[in-house]
Amino acid sequence: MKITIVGAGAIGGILGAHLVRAGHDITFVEAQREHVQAIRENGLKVSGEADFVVHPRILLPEEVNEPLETVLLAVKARHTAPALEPLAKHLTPGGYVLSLQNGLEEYKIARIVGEERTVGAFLTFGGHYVQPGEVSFGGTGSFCIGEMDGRTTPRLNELEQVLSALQPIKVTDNIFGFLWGKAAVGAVYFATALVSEDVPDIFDRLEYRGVLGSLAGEVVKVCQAEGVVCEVIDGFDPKIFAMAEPPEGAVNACWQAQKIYWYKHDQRRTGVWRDLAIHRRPTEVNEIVGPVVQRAQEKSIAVPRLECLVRLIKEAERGERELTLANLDELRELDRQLGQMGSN
Ligand SMILES: NC(=O)C1=CN([C@@H]2O[C@H](COP(=O)(O)OP(=O)(O)OC[C@H]3O[C@@H](n4cnc5c(N)ncnc54)[C@H](OP(=O)(O)O)[C@@H]3O)[C@@H](O)[C@H]2O)C=CC1
Ligand SMILES: CC(C)(CO)C(=O)C(=O)O
Repeated sequence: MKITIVGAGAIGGILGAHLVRAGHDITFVEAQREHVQAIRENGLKVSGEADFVVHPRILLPEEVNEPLETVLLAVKARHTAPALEPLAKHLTPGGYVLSLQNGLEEYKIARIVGEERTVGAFLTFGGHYVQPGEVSFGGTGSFCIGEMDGRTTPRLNELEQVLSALQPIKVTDNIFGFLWGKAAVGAVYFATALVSEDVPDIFDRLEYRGVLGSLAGEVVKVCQAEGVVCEVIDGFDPKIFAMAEPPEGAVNACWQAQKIYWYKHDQRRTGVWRDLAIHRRPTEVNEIVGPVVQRAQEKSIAVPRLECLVRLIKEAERGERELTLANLDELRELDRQLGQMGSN
């Protein structure tokens, strides 16, 4: 299988480096020139939970002029269309694009290359870009791949074999259930990114768990209205938070599962927080939370907490908000008022 990985940052770099090490035919396409130059000169280093260097083939986007068979898309969701549109003409008739992104990017990709040439993935292994030529592997997590229509196809079985060079992976008939589940967890993560504290420490502040759960619950209500069965993410079942009276034991089990997940990883902050606090660049809020709010509006489902979250994140992106607990207090106050009005 000839694989092209578009985006050699955290996810593309970590997965791709493991595939190169396992002997697969990998070419990276990466837009950041310093990163490309460093990889050409010294190789791609994976640090953190791994420690090795590979010397892969890497191209700038404008250098791509060859047939593309299997494309793994690992750019931020903001860059899906600009990254994929120029490459689409090179995709072979039997070629396809596997999205390694958060959000519901599969729909966008399908509009560019066709639904039959689009495959989805859900993943919670992670890491971050460190410097040109280096990515840090934060640790393993869940990893599922699936066709948009839920079929099990030979290409999924082939991908499963190849991608298991990184970590165990499963084929699912409900990839959108996982992507919506990740969007629900994602809403929680976006809220935690409004505070410069480690995620598990925020989860330990019990007074904020109510509003964090309510955010996940709003995502699930939209997911259910779309007819999708939301999946459990690393032991966190977002569906619990859409219930009128969530059982306390199940709620506690969800937060416990999240804490176990975060303590297994050497990084304790989200990519969203890194975008806001370190890179000072826009997050993926428009692509991860935005489509949920838009679908809610189309279906007249009230998602006031998600709308407030989007506003707070955008204000933080513009530098109008410090990343402090005051932001979570604002969300919590809204949650309290909505609760008093009986509007869960
Ligand atoms: N990091 C994580 O732990 C996790 C990430 N994800 C998801 O994975 C996806 C990728 O995230 P992540 O790996 O963290 O992102 P990174 O920013 O680390 O990597 C993306 C890379 O793609 C490059 N890029 C941008 N535009 C193009 C283009 N047109 N062609 C080729 N390369 C391009 C970026 O360059 P530049 O920086 O110059 O823009 C960057 O080097 C996101 O959707 C994220 O939500 C999911 C689970 C966990
Ligand atoms: C919030 C989300 C879903 C998107 O970046 C994430 O996975 C992270 O930041 O760690």
